[in-house]
Amino acid sequence: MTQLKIAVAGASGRMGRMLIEAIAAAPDAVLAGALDREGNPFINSDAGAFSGQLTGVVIQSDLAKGLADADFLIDFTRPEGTLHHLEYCAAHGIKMIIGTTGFDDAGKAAIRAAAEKTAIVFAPNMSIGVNVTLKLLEMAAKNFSEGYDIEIVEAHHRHKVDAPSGTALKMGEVIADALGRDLKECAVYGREGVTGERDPSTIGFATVRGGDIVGDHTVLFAGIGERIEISHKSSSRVSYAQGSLRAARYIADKATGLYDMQDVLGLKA
Ligand SMILES: NC(=O)C1=CN([C@@H]2O[C@H](COP(=O)(O)OP(=O)(O)OC[C@H]3O[C@@H](n4cnc5c(N)ncnc54)[C@H](OP(=O)(O)O)[C@@H]3O)[C@@H](O)[C@H]2O)C=CC1
Ligand SMILES: O=C(O)C1=N[C@H](C(=O)O)C[C@H](O)C1
Repeated sequence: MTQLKIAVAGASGRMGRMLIEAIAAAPDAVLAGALDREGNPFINSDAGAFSGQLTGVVIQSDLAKGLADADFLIDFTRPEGTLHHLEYCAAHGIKMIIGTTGFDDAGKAAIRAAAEKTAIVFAPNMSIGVNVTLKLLEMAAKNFSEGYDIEIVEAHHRHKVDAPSGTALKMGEVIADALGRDLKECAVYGREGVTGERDPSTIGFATVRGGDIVGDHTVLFAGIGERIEISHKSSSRVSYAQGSLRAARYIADKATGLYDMQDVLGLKA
């Protein structure tokens, strides 16, 4: 069996550690590199030290060293980190699986441009559950287009730095597309003071941050006499790590192109 040679960026982070364990357990993958930024206290440590299972791969800040043996980079860091890695990967034909959230339009355009040089899977949520939920939302939105107010509520751990979550924004985009609306024009991010009555064409977002919540998302379609709630709750980051490995397998035979988890899971039909 050909092994997928995968490097992990943000190797000491919450997702980085989970990915390193998932790669160690996968029969068709091998950890081929580990990156963290300069100044990170874990540079030069073994990438598996967190789990007590040494990998023989040392966490590096130098991209040339950290990516020398890798065909794939799985990146769950921050937009500025991912964009730095992206440039190197595009130039060296290293395929990327990008889970980082919080990109602005320019960042997303840079990812699209890099996908002309290497294959990339870019998705704000790699779990199968969330991606199937996106399909349910598309169907629900088409049926609740009149008379139902749409609100998206997300909750995450206290360390999360971006809001709303990338998943909540994706849910908003999917719903807005299904309704023929533009999310940029109809999104309302939080409310305070005398807001006036709710505009029925809006999609509202609310954010909760606290403790160790892995990631909860609920979309509310609130009508008269009834309301429908579609929820997804993550209880472990393992589903994001397993989804990322599926994404790597999906682009293993692709030289270029931008894909998302709907492509990987065959949900686009
Ligand atoms: N798509 C999906 O399925 C999921 C996406 N995410 C997203 O992944 C990202 C990471 O989440 P999480 O693991 O919880 O975060 P953590 O803060 O735990 O880990 C981030 C890692 O990236 C490193 N890092 C931060 N900034 C840079 C930079 N500029 N250059 C290189 N490395 C950097 C950090 O190093 P240091 O400690 O030195 O700052 C750390 O090792 C977030 O954007 C999150 O929203 C999370 C879960 C699932
Ligand atoms: O930061 C996190 O933890 C998560 N981030 C992603 C997001 O912003 O949607 C995915 C998941 O919800 C966990």
